[in-house]
Amino acid sequence: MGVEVRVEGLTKSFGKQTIWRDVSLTLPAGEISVMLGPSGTGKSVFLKALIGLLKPDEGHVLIEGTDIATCSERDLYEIRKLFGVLFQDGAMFGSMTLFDNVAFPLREHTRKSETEIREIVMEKMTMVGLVGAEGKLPAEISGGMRKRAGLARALVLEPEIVLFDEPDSGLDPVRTAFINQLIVDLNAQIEATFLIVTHDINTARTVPDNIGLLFHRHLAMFGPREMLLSSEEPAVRQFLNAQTVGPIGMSEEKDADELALEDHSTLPPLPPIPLQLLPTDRRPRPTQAPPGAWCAANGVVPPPGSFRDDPVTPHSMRVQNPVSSGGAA
Ligand SMILES: Nc1ncnc2c1ncn2[C@@H]1O[C@H](COP(=O)(O)OP(=O)(O)OP(=O)(O)O)[C@@H](O)[C@H]1O
Repeated sequence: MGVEVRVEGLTKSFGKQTIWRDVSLTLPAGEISVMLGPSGTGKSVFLKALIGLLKPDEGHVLIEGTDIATCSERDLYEIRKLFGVLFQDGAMFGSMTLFDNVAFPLREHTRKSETEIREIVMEKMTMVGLVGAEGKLPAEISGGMRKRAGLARALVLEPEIVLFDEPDSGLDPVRTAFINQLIVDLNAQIEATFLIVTHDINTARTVPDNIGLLFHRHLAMFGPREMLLSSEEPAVRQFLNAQTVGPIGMSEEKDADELALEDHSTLPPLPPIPLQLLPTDRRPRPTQAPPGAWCAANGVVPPPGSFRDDPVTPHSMRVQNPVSSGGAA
């Protein structure tokens, strides 16, 4: 059922450059969380700190009683077995077939026989829809297929936590929709804890249970999807609604003069909160709360038209084509 990841007061600098400070959040067991943030705000650095590839200057990353930030190399080696990581480009070995790439962690970290390895590799290739391509080299397949192969490899050691570094980077909207559906299906199947770093607003609005935003060297907000999608906090609102008006500038945050010049009366209203993407079999997600539950429990009125089921428009299209305003669910 996945494991909880608790991050407390995490701070990371490179020389004089502070990447982020005092980041605290909990990735709930078995849930999907998304981390957003303008380019260069340290999302990849955050993922690396979670698996102990980078040591933070301060703070803790607690997983099943082990603090990754301070534990011994031996404990780190053990705790890393809980993780599967999908790197941006799939991080395939170019000279190995997809089969050998996916089998690699099993050959490195287990004493399984080649017959057992074949069975596991083919099971994961089936999960990501790559049966038939196992003999191909990474250069012979598309970027989307490489990502799916990377995902198969991330799954072979039965991870409790899966980290995705921009699973949609370089993919067209259709391939992005497919990989998002695959992520939701896998989460329902293996019930591990997922953290996805992405720039794709549609992914952020429909895939996760929780959303975080790194901005201005700190964690601006982290919480249930509905909390962020109904937030009036300027940076959150600007980012999730892909607007130019707000504190996030072209290179980093805008200064006070730039902000004073902006006409905030032109800010468009918050778009409706879409329904969460469901697994392909349409069963509820393992940790799914009823649509609107967080808003109702917290006295927040969601934007008009939220949580409407529109059978004609696919889930992944609803953000761009919000249904006309009306009462909230
Ligand atoms: N090993 C390192 N040594 C020094 N600086 C680093 C190192 N790794 C990352 N950085 C710096 O940390 C900052 C954050 O980088 P990171 O790649 O985490 O950003 P990001 O939010 O993932 O960006 P993007 O969305 O563009 O992928 C950058 O300024 C980068 O140059």
